[in-house]
Amino acid sequence: MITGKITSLHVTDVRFPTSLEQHGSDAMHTDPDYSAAYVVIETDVTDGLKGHGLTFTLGKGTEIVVCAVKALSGHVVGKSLEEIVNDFRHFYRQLTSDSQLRWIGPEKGAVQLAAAAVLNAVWDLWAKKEKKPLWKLLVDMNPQQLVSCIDFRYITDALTEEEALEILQNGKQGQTVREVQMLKSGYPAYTTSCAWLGYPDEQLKKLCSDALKEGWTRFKVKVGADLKDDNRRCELIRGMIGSDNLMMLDANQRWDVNEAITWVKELAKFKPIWIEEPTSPDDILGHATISKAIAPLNIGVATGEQCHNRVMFKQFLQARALQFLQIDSCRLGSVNENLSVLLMAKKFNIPVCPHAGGVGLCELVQHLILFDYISVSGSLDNRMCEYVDHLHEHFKYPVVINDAAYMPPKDPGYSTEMTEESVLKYQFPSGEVWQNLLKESTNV
Ligand SMILES: C[C@H](O)[C@@H](O)[C@@H](O)[C@H](O)C(=O)O
Ligand SMILES: [Mg+2]
Repeated sequence: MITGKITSLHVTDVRFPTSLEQHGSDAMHTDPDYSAAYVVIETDVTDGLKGHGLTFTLGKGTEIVVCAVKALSGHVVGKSLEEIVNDFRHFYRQLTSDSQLRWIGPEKGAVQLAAAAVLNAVWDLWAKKEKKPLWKLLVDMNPQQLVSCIDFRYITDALTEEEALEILQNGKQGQTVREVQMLKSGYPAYTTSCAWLGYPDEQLKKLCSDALKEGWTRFKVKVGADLKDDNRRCELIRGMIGSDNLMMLDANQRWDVNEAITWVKELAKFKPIWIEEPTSPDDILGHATISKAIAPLNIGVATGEQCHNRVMFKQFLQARALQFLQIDSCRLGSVNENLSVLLMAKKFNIPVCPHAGGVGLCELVQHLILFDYISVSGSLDNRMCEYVDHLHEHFKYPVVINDAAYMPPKDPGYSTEMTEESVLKYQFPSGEVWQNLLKESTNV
């Protein structure tokens, strides 16, 4: 049992050179090196239990988030896990409202990503201490405990604590049946791996045909840079997957509002079910305008991977500006803030389809969406979780996909732990992989 204190917090800049092969490329992020600010917290207990956490970043951005994690570490080191989780709401607020650091947030940008990395490590530690996978820790918690982890500041006009409790109490009905169902069949997933923007057509065809053989039925395609290319790529993918399988489009914030409407109308013939991030992630009313304009085409708006806090999500919901809500395990303030968004989505009756991929996002978010199904939404209608087939080999407890579904993790923790070998090899700039790449670039 952990009775001792958290004695240290260590953060590492871990980067993967994914941009070399255009993995992860989209209309705005043309050279993404999938990276993580990777946090390890240690305790003074004799069994050496540690908590691991991360937030997802791209290349250079990592060093800024690493600095922010260091700036937050004083809030964690010296506290005991019990002290934190017994008043988690207070701890969440302390971390996200540091009265100097909040000036460069508040609850957004690099400081919020850093808070997520730290909190993810705390949740991992807690779940490991309870010897449960994180989703199961959440499922087994009572409604009062869950609600005590949430900071309701700024959202009570949309969701009160009493309403949250009621939703969670109702969610207890049928929970065991849903848990058994998930353990047997898993949570439905879609793939983004086939159609990154920088992939040539031959690669799209090969990946798409492999994915179909593996049983995938839902495919996301990157669009937004060039309409002619989008038409060709969508035609190719729709042709291969047939009319019964689902297609989603992702523009990664490329367009202005009216441009988005025109462009989506043009691509509507390929029958996508959603357009993701059509415009600036901060333009809530713009998303509402787009939603209204494309609703007659049976296309919804999806967004969330860059929605930085619960207040933004509240407004998206209030303004009916999204039809698919994409939580992110590392953009929002960890499990605590994600809980509040899952509950608001339930109240507004909007399906949650999490953002994943990157490095570690699939490992983390599977826990949240399993909890959502088992204990909050109780529904799989219009719901699926993103999957991207990259970098799982660097994790100690990688995701398990079976027949295009996430199988519930069984190992204790939040699946956040990376292998020591990978951290050493990919840390920037001293890791072997980066030393070799840097040498190559100076030899050119
Ligand atoms: C830079 C990244 O790969 C993004 O393109 C990616 O997160 C994407 O938007 C997604 O929905 O998976
Ligand atoms: Mg996206």
